[in-house]
Amino acid sequence: MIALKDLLYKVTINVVAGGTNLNVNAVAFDSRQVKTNDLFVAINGLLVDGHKYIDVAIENGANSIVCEVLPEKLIAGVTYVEVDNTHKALAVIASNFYNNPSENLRLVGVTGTNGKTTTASLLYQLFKNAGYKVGLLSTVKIMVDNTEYKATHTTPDSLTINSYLKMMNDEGVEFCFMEVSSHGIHQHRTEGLHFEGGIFTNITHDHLDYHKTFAEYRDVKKKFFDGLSKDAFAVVNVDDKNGLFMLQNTKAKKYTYALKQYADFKCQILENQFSGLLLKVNDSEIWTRLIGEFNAYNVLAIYATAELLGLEKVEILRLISDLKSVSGRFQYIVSNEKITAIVDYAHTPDALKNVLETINGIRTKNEALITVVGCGGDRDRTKRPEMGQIASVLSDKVIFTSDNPRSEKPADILTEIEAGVAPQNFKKTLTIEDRKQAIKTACQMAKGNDIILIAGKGHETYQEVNGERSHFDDLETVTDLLKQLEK
Ligand SMILES: CC(=O)N[C@H]1[C@@H](OP(=O)(O)OP(=O)(O)OC[C@H]2O[C@@H](n3ccc(=O)[nH]c3=O)[C@H](O)[C@@H]2O)O[C@H](CO)[C@@H](O)[C@@H]1O[C@H](C)C(=O)N[C@@H](C)C(=O)N[C@H](CCC(=O)O)C(=O)O
Ligand SMILES: Nc1ncnc2c1ncn2[C@@H]1O[C@H](COP(=O)(O)OP(=O)(O)OP(=O)(O)O)[C@@H](O)[C@H]1O
Ligand SMILES: N[C@H](CCC[C@H](N)C(=O)O)C(=O)O
Ligand SMILES: [Mg+2]
Repeated sequence: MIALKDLLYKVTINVVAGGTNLNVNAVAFDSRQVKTNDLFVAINGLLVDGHKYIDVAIENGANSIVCEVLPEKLIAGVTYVEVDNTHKALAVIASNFYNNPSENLRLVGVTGTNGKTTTASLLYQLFKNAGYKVGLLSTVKIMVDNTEYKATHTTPDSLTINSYLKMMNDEGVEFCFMEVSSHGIHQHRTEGLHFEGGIFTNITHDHLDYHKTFAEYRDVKKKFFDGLSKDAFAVVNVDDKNGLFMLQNTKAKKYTYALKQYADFKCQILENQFSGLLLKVNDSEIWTRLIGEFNAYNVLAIYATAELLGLEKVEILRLISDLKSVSGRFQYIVSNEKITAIVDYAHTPDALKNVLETINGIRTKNEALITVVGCGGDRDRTKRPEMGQIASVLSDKVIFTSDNPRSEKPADILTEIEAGVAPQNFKKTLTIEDRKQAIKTACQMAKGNDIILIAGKGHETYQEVNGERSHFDDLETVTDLLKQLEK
């Protein structure tokens, strides 16, 4: 139980109708979750307007409502609070409800198109190995020190975030690393959180279905840095041409990292092989099992963050050399016939290009590179032909297939991917809608020493078709198929 007036602390309020001394049991933004004496926050969403459900929430027991427009008829005994933006209000209320847990944590947010999960998960691993209690909010999973919870979003809603941060407080967690997605920033899911640091990895083409233009997508990412306090640090990749843009209006202490130009944290790739990377970071050499130039950026971001959080340089170097790859990010197996199968979460044009260029940079070219890839349904359509083009240029053979078609017809998505393939590459590509069949065909085509890249789903353990998720795991599928084909 918490008094409504305490929940509303720091919320910018326009009008209050009713008393604010009443006690609230819990906070909900979905009328279906409301119970007796709860506060319901009405959110104008993308599909429906939560204001329509204010009456249902009251029927379910809500004693208080936060909304953007007061209903015409107010019900006696219920307190109504009008604010300009209920997304923002919800975030502040959620933090108050859980006793502002982010203030008791050393919280670092990672934003960017690619590399958020990798960077946040590796920072979690590094600080765990350094002996601290650590939290993680990521696309793959949520960790409250050693306890794992299922993730539903990259950046969950503000109530969920704060509930996990509170659990971290209760568990004595000191450091927490979280992914901050552009949807999360735009929907104010991270508003009001007390961040000690922010990391910008890069920004390339994605989510233009949601943000409409690249400039809008970029401005949303910048808002995260605009919101950091003067005690925080902001560390950005300045090889990305929008890196410095992120720092334009931040009050935080500014740091840069780069491979290709002057920066506070610099890195040079000395060796880049399937077994890992040998890097020179500032003046020290680091060996890591992570693969590819893009992971040199991730390692550098991790190094910079660990140093800014106060770890000793020598210790950071030792800890980095112990890091293991993140689930579904360049995970690979080698069959008895010496076929290498790589599973990677590359689901954007830039990520796909990076992964293929990494493989091409390392392999001998005496073997074939066979790529299996698709694009998600109900997501940015403009990336489809781009990914079709990249896959067909940078591989010897490509099989286009389904990747969570959601409510779309798989064949339509595939046609849009195929549209990006130039005529001279037609003979390299084929299309097999069923993902298992596509992977099976790649395994049948592969001979000893060949490389199969299965891109797009990484750690995911499902295929989503028409709102139904059935079990599907790329690594498990390819492992089984390669074994079966050996018999
Ligand atoms: C497109 C999008 O981001 N949608 C998110 C949004 O939903 P919405 O705006 O559509 O909500 P809505 O259905 O219109 O409902 C509006 C309000 O009415 C309420 N309602 C609705 C029905 C009812 O009977 N009663 C009621 O009170 C709802 O609870 C809600 O508060 O707010 C919801 C609550 O926070 C999110 O769960 C939902 O995420 C959906 C499931 C989703 O798929 N999001 C993806 C795109 C996403 O957020 N992805 C990013 C990662 C992207 C990346 O970087 O790769 C992420 O951070 O996960
Ligand atoms: N720093 C990087 N720069 C470019 N590409 C990267 C980088 N790190 C990883 N990738 C590629 O992008 C894919 C996704 O990486 P990761 O899951 O870390 O990104 P993310 O930002 O968390 O993605 P999402 O937005 O879906 O949560 C990886 O599988 C890899 O192919
Ligand atoms: N967070 C990303 C993940 C995409 C992964 C891909 N497998 C797909 O389903 O499109 C999104 O929701 O756009
Ligand atoms: Mg992620």
